Amino acid sequence: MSLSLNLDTYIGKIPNFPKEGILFYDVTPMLQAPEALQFIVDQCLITYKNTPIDGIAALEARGFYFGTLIALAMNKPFFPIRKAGKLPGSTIQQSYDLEYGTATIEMQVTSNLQGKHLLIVDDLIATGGTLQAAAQLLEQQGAIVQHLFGIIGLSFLNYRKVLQQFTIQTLINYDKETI
Ligand SMILES: O=P(O)(O)OC[C@H]1O[C@H](OP(=O)(O)OP(=O)(O)O)[C@H](O)[C@@H]1O
Ligand SMILES: Nc1ncnc2[nH]cnc12
Repeated sequence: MSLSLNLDTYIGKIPNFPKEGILFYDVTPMLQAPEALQFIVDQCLITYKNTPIDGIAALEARGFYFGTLIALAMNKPFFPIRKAGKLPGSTIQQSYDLEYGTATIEMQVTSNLQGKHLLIVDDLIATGGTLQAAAQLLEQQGAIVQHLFGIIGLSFLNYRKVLQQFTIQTLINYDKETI
């Protein structure tokens, strides 16, 4: 297991992206630092060591950076949730609001989720709208969603209120906009 790491040093802070007035927290430096990826995966394994988890779901695009690594490390199946219009076959959709716009996500219809405990992984939790929509899609297909894992939490955008029925773990939290 890796030692403690200051994740803040692996997060870029980009003002006015993708829109004027938004401070964008960029995880790209983490992707180029294997010790940061290893730390994240290890922390996730430690967090859910005694929690029944049957599969991992993650969100396009940045959730995929971490979700598949975590699924492999946990030896569990991975369920992609994508922006609308990208997945073949029969799909279900959910629309939601973001800090900087609106979006629609979708996933393939599957019978594999019935009664399964799914952990949802994303890079960052801001308003909580994305994870709420993702949980709705999984629950619609019979999955049980209790646990949400984000690398970064922006608690000043109040995601805990929107996601109050879930147990949320983040590895680094910002309680105010921080450059
Ligand atoms: O908590 P919320 O307010 O819903 O925001 C968090 C979401 O916003 C970002 O994704 P984005 O939709 O920008 O897509 P991307 O991963 O494709 O860049 C981020 O990766 C989370 O999925
Ligand atoms: N400020 C932010 N930085 C990066 N990703 C985000 N997703 C939602 N808000 C974000």
